[in-house]
Amino acid sequence: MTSKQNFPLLQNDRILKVIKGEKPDKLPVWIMRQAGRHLPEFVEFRKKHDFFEICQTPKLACEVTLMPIRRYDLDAAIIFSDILVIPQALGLKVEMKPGLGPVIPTPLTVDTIENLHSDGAADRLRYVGEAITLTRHELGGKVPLIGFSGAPWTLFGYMIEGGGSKTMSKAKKWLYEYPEESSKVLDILTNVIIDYLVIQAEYGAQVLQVFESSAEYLNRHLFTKFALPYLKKINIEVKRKIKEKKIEYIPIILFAKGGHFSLEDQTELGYDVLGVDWTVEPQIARFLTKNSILQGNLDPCALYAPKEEIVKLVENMVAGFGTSKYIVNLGHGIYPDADIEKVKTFIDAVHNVTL
Ligand SMILES: Cc1c2[nH]c(c1CCC(=O)O)Cc1[nH]c(c(CCC(=O)O)c1C)Cc1[nH]c(c(CCC(=O)O)c1C)Cc1[nH]c(c(C)c1CCC(=O)O)C2
Repeated sequence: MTSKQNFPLLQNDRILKVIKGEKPDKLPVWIMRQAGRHLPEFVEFRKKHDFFEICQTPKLACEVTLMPIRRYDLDAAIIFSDILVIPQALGLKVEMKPGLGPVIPTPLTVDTIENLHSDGAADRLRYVGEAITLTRHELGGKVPLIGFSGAPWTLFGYMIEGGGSKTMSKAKKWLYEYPEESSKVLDILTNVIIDYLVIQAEYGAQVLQVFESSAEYLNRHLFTKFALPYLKKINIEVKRKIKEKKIEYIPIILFAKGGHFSLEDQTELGYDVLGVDWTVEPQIARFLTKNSILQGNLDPCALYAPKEEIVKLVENMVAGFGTSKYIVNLGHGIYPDADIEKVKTFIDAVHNVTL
């Protein structure tokens, strides 16, 4: 196996500088879901390989991770994988249906909680670690590599709904009808997520991001009860275990999509960076999060605007967030029909901001 040590020296540390409270030479930018569906080379690649085959084969996952780095002047790479590898490692079947997204044909029920294979689940995800190690070497230190995981409530939602949902009403029904069983599943997920993120750090991830993509379906009360405590435990335990293993400190980004009602609460969790979705005004995000380092939040649809307009939208966004304690990103994942040239305009507009 490729060595987990002796990684090439990092040349672009803009993101890490911002996180350390230092001033970078240019504002850093990366794009959620940059490695994938909007790239013609990925669409071609997918004709030859099944989605989870790519995730599970380090060489293939590495190849896709590098695609956006070859094309764009991005300041980070994110390992190619999916949040649903965790339900898979717990024993649920997950299929990726083209045009439809992920499907779990036999969703979790109250009676099947006992069947979840939590023992060794994180270990079954070591292939992601191996993809990370290989990618760190192949990146040659060009940019840092981000690892990630889905958050407990978001994964819980997919496992119960059997896929995506417009309302998450089946998963929310559990929160009201079976709060104890819900906590039990959220606990199982939290423990796997912690070990999984530590594995990613061990294998060479330089930053980690936790995707709480389904925050938008909860209100402050439910989020406080069924999301925040688990998110807090993840941040604390991952950092404690990393320290125990004598691995270098790894910053963690939390992105709770649609969780504007909890932005203030999120500042108490101890994450290094808070992601802001595209619905929140930058100034309001700053007001609610005090001194936090923020990441976001251009509307992914803004990339459909004419180029001059994209530049203006970026300038307005940066004016709102300010140029310090700030990592630029979209306010959710990039859409499959995003235009390559417009993506370049977005990235260049960010790098052209005077600091
Ligand atoms: C909710 C969620 C999922 N997966 C993910 C999230 C959290 C981020 C978010 O909120 O958007 C995270 C994810 N999924 C993927 C990545 C790879 C790295 C990256 O470029 O960011 C990441 C970080 C690859 C992918 N994950 C998926 C694709 C496309 C599927 C394909 O190639 O067939 C890719 C490249 C499929 C996927 N996977 C998921 C959905 C809902 C879908 C279908 C719709 C869609 O395409 O976004 C679950």
